[in-house]
This record gives sequence, C-alpha cells and structure tokens, in this order.
Amino acid sequence: MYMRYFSRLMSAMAGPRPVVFSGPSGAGKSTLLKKLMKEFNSVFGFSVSHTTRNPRPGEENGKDYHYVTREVMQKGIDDGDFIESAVFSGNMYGTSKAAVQAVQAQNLICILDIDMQGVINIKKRTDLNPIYISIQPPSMAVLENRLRNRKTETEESLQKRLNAAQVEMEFSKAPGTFDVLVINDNLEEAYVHLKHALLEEINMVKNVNMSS
Ligand SMILES: Nc1ncnc2c1ncn2[C@@H]1O[C@H](COP(=O)(O)OP(=O)(O)OP(=O)(O)O)[C@@H](O)[C@H]1O
Ligand SMILES: Nc1nc2c(ncn2[C@@H]2O[C@H](COP(=O)(O)O)[C@@H](O)[C@H]2O)c(=O)[nH]1
Repeated sequence: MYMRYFSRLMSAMAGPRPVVFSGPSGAGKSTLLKKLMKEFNSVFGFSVSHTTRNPRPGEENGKDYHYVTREVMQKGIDDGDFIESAVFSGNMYGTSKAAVQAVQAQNLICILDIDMQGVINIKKRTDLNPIYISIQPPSMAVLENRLRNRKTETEESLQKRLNAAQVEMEFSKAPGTFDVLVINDNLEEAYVHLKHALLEEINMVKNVNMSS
C-alpha cells in the first residue's frame, strides 16, 4: 500500500509519461489523438513536429506542424535541436526538444505522432520513457480506402505510404515493441479502447493539476 503510494508520488513528481502514437499512415492516429485532446484538453498537449512536406488544406503552421525547408530542418538536426528525425515518403519529419519541453512545462501528457523510425530512435537514444501505442487498420484494403478517401496523396505518394505501411504493420507485431495495440476499425470502439488504456495516466494528471 505504502509502496504503491510512494511510486505514484514519485511518478507524479517526475511529470506525466509522454504517449507515442505510431502506426501506418492512414490508420487513424490523428483522428484518435484529436478526439482524446478534445475530450481531455487540460490533460494532453501535442508535440508539434517539424516537416518539410507541404501543408494540407486546413492544416496550420505551428499547430499541426512547423513547416520548414530542408535547409532549415537539416540545420536544426545538425545543431542538436531534435530528439529524433526521419525521412518518410520523401519528406523530413522530426520532434524538436523544444516541442516536447513546451508541453511538459505545462505538466501535460505530451503526445507524439511519429513513424516507426521515430519509435526506434526514441527507444535507442532518449530517456523519454513514453507509453508506446500502435494504431493499426483492420486490413491493408481498408487502409488504402481511407488514404484514397482522405484525398491528400498523389498516386505516387499513396503507393509510398502503402509500401511503408506493410513494414510498419510487421514492425508492430514484434513482441514488446508497443505497450498498447489499438485496431481502428469502428472509430468509437477504438477510441474507448484507447481511453481505457490511458485512464490511469489521465486521472493522475487530473489529480495533480487539481491539487496544485
Ligand atoms: N475508424 C475509422 N473509420 C473510418 N474512417 C476513419 C477511421 N479512422 C480514421 N478514419 C479516416 O481515415 C483517414 C486517415 O485517418 P488519419 O488522417 O487520422 O490517419 P493517420 O494515421 O493520422 O495518417 P497519417 O499518418 O498519414 O497522418 C481520415 O480521412 C479519417 O477521417
Ligand atoms: N519520426 C517522425 N515521424 C513523424 C513525425 N511527425 C509525423 N511523423 C509521421 O510521418 C508520417 C506521415 O505524416 P503525415 O502528416 O505526412 O501524414 C506519419 O506516420 C507520422 O506519424 C516526427 O516528428 N517524427
């Protein structure tokens, strides 16, 4: 009893554990994390990544991504400003130290939306100690449909994303890679599964923030 209380107190003092969302492009990571952030807006904060890809209609600089040139991104990487970075489907993506710190400074659970290379690099090279969540589609056929219906890709970039998805889906099967695996078939069911998996962390942040 005392040990449990003590370990909870220690983790509350260290700040909440970040949460990594990964999984194939089109699996529904953004859809699910946006739902979570809407319901628990005083609990979660999004780590805004940098990317060299062009903004999609409706996306906002500084909110969805920091949209930068390859030169700016490469300089940031060379200067050690990023905790991880990767090339995905021909574009550069990366999580800056500042993006994570901005969320952690508010004592919120920091959400990272990153690809498989990011997961590997965070595990190898950081002491971030996040909860790793894999969002998976029910099948490749459903994934392809969702990506096509999203209408954000050219045929070429769609094929690149589908190829990467095969690898990401295999990667997620390796035992111990992810703490939670969510199959996003029915959106509401997937959301309930996700929320349930994070309930303890959510309540911990709520309690700490209420008492401060
Ligand atoms: N359970 C679901 N049922 C039907 N459509 C869904 C479901 N979840 C997400 N979608 C739709 O599928 C598309 C892809 O979802 P989303 O953009 O959230 O994927 P993602 O994993 O964030 O992709 P990316 O990695 O490319 O950013 C979107 O158009 C979204 O509205
Ligand atoms: N390793 C990283 N991957 C990232 C980061 N930000 C986003 N991503 C991943 O890229 C793909 C494509 O994203 P999209 O917005 O162009 O559809 C997707 O799998 C994201 O999870 C990052 O900072 N690092």
